[in-house]
Amino acid sequence: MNVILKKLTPFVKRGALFTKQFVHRKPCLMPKRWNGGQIDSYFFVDEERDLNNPDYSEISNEYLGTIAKGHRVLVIQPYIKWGKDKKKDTTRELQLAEAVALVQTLPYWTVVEKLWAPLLSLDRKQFFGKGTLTKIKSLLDSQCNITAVFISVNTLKHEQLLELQKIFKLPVYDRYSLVIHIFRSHAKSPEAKLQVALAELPYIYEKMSEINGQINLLEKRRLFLQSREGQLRNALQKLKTHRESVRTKRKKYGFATVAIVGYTNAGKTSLIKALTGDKKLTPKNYLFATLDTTAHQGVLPSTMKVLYIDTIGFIQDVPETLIEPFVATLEDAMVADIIVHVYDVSHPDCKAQIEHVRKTLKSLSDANKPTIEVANKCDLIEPGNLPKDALGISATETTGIDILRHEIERLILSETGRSIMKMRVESGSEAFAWLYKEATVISAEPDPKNLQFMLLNVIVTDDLLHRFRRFLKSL
Ligand SMILES: Nc1nc2c(ncn2[C@@H]2O[C@H](COP(=O)(O)OP(=O)(O)OP(=O)(O)O)[C@@H](O)[C@H]2O)c(=O)[nH]1
Ligand SMILES: [Mg+2]
Repeated sequence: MNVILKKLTPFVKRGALFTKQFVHRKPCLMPKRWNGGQIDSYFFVDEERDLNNPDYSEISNEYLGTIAKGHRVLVIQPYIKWGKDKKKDTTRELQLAEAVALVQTLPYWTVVEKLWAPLLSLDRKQFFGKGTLTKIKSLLDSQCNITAVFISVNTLKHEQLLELQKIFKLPVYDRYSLVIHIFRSHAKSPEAKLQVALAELPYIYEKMSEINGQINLLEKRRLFLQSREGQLRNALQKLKTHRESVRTKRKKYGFATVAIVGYTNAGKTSLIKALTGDKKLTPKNYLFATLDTTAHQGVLPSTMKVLYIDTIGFIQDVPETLIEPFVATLEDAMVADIIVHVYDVSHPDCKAQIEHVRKTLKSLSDANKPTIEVANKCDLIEPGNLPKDALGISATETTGIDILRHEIERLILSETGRSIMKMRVESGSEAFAWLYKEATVISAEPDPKNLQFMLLNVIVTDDLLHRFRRFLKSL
């Protein structure tokens, strides 16, 4: 993933913010059922029709499988016993636990059985060795209520997928196809839906490229998919251009921004809820609950307003092409003034998750973006185990939230060249009106020595002070 992200860095840096306040709705262009997301945007009917194209559904059902109305699943976590492909920073138990959590994220999918399967290589036609295949088959025979098999590996080759489906007589999913189904069921905004639609294509292209024969059909399909990809990219570009204009407006209003990033399910949305008190936010206990980048207004201790940006969570072991379309939404994180990296301190795989997020963030931005590390879910660990190098909080119990707000404010002030300045101006004067219009006045009280004057606490930047002096000279 990091290689792809590096390639995309210049694109990411151009960045844009997509905030609720400043987007002009065009309700006449947006069918009602698109209107449920938290993030406002505009979307054209044509693009919706393209997304739900029946010709595409036929192709995607063939290669990605369908979500059906639920499945009872056998989860298999393959593991390489030795050699360079053996995973070092996690354990097979933790990998299997994450695979189970992925399946349980889909509505009406339940895990009936789970097992590890040793592998020597990922390239065998039947993927598993003979002994393992026999074991799986006898398990499927004895547990006849299993309706699908999930093999927790990045992607299976098309040949392997067909072979295993033939042997098991059941639909088989790999991590790519499963995560696509999760994305599809969680995507709410038009932008997220377009990104998911785009993320599906590399998987289908790859599968098609592995098929021999049927040249005419494959060529026809390839052309169709290429044209679909072009349409999706155009539609996304329209949204991006719009987001850029939104970002310009945000700059004009001078809000500082804080991106909340972290591993999926770490508690990012819960933290924003705690920081803003926004009751409409509904954190959910499943992976990839948030796919849309949304901005939420909060207030810091000095009464300075700030925008918190919620982002898609990171996850290990998914192919780069799956995440690539979502990198655009991380643009918002990269242009924020500071980053809050939140992790689930109670998770057994916490260390590997932290490292994965840090590595990904590093590849997204060259400069070292000022970052606050936050250890969430402290209510679930023993007080003696609190980390020393991060701020311990509980987003759901709102412990440590006030300290975090102070820390965010301190970092924003130092990183953005803002400072809080006390000013004495005549009440109702032009200077008084100018400050209220152009700057952020965080408190005001009459001067006890002369009640005609006010003492204002104002958030200023060098630029603002310069403009204020020029204004005073012009009076
Ligand atoms: N006990 C406890 N649970 C928490 C805390 N913070 C979040 N949770 C729970 O963790 C689950 C995930 O929370 P979210 O806020 O949705 O996590 P997220 O990082 O936004 O997840 P994605 O959007 O899926 O990447 C929810 O069930 C929350 O209630 C906490 O401090 N303590
Ligand atoms: Mg979330």
